Formats: sequence, structure tokens, C-alpha cells
Amino acid sequence: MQDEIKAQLRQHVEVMTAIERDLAQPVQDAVELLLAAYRSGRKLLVMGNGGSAADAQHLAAEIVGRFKMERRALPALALTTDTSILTAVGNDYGFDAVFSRQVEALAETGDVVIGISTSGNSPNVQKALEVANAKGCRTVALLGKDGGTIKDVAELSLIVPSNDTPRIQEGHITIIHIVCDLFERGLFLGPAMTAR
Ligand SMILES: O=C(CO)[C@@H](O)[C@H](O)[C@H](O)[C@H](O)COP(=O)(O)O
Ligand SMILES: [Zn+2]
Repeated sequence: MQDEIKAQLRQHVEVMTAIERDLAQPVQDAVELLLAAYRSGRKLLVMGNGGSAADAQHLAAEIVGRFKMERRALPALALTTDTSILTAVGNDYGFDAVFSRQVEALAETGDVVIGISTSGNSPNVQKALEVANAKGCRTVALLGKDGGTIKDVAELSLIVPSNDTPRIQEGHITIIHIVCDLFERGLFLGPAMTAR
């Protein structure tokens, strides 16, 4: 078992190294996109399935609450939390509509909509990003594997270079934390923070 534990930890480190190699610029692009939206008074909507639903909630909590800084509250919504909406829309329109219906109801032009999917192939995430594009939102996808069908839908796709779902999820939460850090400092300490 020790060998397996150490092998998995090494795989984690390899994915982090690949993210450093491939995704530093797209991560900066995501920070800048969020900063532009919030400087214009917009908000964030974020969604995903399973572990990615937890990541969506984690991200929304960092924005509404705080990441590291004492600062005013900011608007962000995870579309994964209201069981009445999820069951009503799922029951009446199908599971593929559980996020897109909420984007239709809640998103406004210029808002940021982030979809999280390790396969890049979850239809409910894809449909939500399509509706968001149609409403004039800025769309970002956190993906893995080959990016699936969602990579061609989002304005900005960050594809964690791995085929292993848990390792991809670990990449996503690391990216989320880096984005939250630079976003918060950029918004409250000024543009110099993101120019570095
Ligand atoms: O957390 C895990 C696996 O680590 C699972 O709950 C996983 O998130 C679920 O199977 C999801 O339905 C996978 O969806 P996706 O990432 O392909 O969009
Ligand atoms: Zn997981």
C-alpha cells in the first residue's frame, strides 16, 4: 500500500508541474476576465457535477465570504445547491437543463459563468455555457482529458493535462485557489498586483 500511496502522490505532483508548464497564461487570462467583470459590477455563476459541484460551491464561498483579505462581500452563486430547483427542473425538463435553466433565470450580460467538468462532456454544464454565451456572459471552463465537447463552447478553456479524474479535480481546486488569490488582490489592492 505504501508504494501505491507514494505513486499517487507523485502523480499529483506531475499534474501540478504540467499545470505550471501549460496553464500559467490561461490562469492569468481567467483572473483578468474576472477582474474586468467585477470592476463593472458583474457577478459569477459556477457549476459542475459530483466533485466539481463541491468545487463550484468552494469557489462561490471564497468570493462571497473571503479568500484571505478582509474586504466587502462580492456576488457569486453556485448553481448546485438549491435542491428544490435542481429536482423541479430535473424532473420537469430533464437533468441536462438543471444548470442552463438557472443561467437563463439569473445571468445578466457581462456576468462570468464558469463550468467545471473533468471529462469536458457533461451535457448539463455544456448547455449552461451555451445559454450563457447566448446571453452575452463571459464563459470559462475548467476541464481535463481532451477537453471534451465543452472546450469549443467556453470563451476560455483551462484543460488540466491528465486523464485521471481525481488528479484533474486536484488541478481544478489548485487553479481555483490561485485565481481567487490573484483576483482578490487585484480587485482590492489595484492593477499592479496582476501586472507582476
Ligand atoms: O468526484 C468524483 C470523482 O473523483 C465524481 O463525483 C465525479 O465528479 C462525478 O462522477 C461527475 O459526474 C463527473 O462529471 P465530469 O467531471 O465528467 O463533468
Ligand atoms: Zn472526486
